[in-house]
Amino acid sequence: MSQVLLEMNNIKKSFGAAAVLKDVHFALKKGEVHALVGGNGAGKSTLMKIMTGVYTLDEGEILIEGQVQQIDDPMDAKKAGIAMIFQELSLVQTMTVAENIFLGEELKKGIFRDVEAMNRRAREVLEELGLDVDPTTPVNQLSVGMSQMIEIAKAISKNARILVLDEPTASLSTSETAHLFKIIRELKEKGVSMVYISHRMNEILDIADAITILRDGELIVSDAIENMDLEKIIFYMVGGKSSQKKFEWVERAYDAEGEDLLRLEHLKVDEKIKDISFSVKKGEILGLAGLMGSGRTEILETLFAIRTKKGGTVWLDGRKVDCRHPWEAVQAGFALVPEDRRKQGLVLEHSVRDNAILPIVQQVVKGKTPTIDDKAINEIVNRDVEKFNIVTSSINKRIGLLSGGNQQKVVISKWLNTNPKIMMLDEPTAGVDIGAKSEIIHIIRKFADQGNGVILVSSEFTEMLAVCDRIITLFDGRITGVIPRKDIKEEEELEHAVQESGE
Ligand SMILES: Nc1ncnc2c1ncn2[C@@H]1O[C@H](COP(=O)(O)OP(=O)(O)OP(=O)(O)O)[C@@H](O)[C@H]1O
Repeated sequence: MSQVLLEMNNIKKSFGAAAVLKDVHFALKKGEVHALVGGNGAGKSTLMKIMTGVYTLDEGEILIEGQVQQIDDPMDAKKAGIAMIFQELSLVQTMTVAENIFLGEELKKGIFRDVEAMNRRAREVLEELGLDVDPTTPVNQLSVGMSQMIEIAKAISKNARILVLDEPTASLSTSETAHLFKIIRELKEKGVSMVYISHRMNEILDIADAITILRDGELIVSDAIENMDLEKIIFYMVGGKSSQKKFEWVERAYDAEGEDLLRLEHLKVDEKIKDISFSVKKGEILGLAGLMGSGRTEILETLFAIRTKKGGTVWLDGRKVDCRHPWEAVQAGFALVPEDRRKQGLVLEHSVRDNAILPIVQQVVKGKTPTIDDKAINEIVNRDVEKFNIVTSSINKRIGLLSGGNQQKVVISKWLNTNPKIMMLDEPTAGVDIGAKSEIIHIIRKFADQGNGVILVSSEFTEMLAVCDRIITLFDGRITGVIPRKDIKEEEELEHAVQESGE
């Protein structure tokens, strides 16, 4: 039995009247990967923010190696060797890898920065982690996956012995995830302990040694991973509430030979994406599969007029459309659920209600001298909160205070209210819990069943295969294949199609 490194006992935390953590215990052993699991809003991030000194606890205690440890702010956590690897990466994009690793604690020779020594030491840390990257490379030239590993290298170079990884694979490709897992296993060997927050159950079963499950701020179970399986985890998470968990593919009835709802002809975005043509039928769910940088997001952003179309023609429902501004795109019948919900999808300082209503303000204006119909708004938003199971104490709560998954549900529901003809979703279920994931998939299907079209981008192939009728593979701005879903037998086939499409 390896020794317990950190313990959190009887942790209680409330925000106003809402008790978010109710007497929670958490114990992390040396050299283990401990999964922290629970539905959206269960209290996972709050518990970790207490551990990393972002929030202070109301009641309870934290012990490290059996000694009570006061963690009142992030500096205390850092001194205790605890580091959080952020989902939204905190590296300075214009600086080099080495400069980032030593940011704020530069090595000096006299009064000058010792660039050579920093590069040398950074190289050692990178080599130790098996990262094949030159320390003098500017961070903005790295992939998201590599940037995340640099964050880990940075923490390790500062002698962190506890790492908190919050949805670390949310924007990683399959091969980047494999690389991250390799590093996690190496760190374990070195005795580093890790808390792993994720909604991706297959990853948890693969990488974790132990698991703690929270539900509505309460500790439900904490056990070794070998005593768990998918069914049990889901049972503990949802508390026996029946909810459809499996997203199996169902062959949908739509006219594959029928009319095009959307047609792109020779779309040009930039030097990389020069000639993209495809169509979406009425009632069809089309997937765009490709590695990071293949152009998936750029195509969606161009259709939504966030990016300027440099050439080509777009037809929607028999009409040529040439949108210059996202509002024109909304009016034409496009909706986009963006990849980065915090920056692009929401106004974080505003309430759930105001965010939900933003794209449909015209619909809730009444009277000759236009006034906002508060009753109508409240009805719409309360209905969506219920329909999507959005955990919030009130529709007037600042949306930035909601858990990540619940924020995403607001983004999706608000766009559905615009009655779009084409719904474009970029990684729609990143950070969304398993219950809500199947709800979202159900909603996407229902939307398409009404004769609308969907374009889905997801790095989770399981999800793509569960939802799409047809999948287009992209590589480096080019379409490399169009595969009907029914022709794909195994997930690996899609993985290969995406990886090999560049060759
Ligand atoms: N600063 C805050 N003020 C008010 N409420 C908060 C604050 N931080 C978190 N909460 C609330 O606490 C609850 C738990 O949130 P938390 O972020 O810990 O959940 P989570 O388990 O990490 O969820 P997710 O999987 O969606 O990220 C949520 O209902 C959230 O709205």
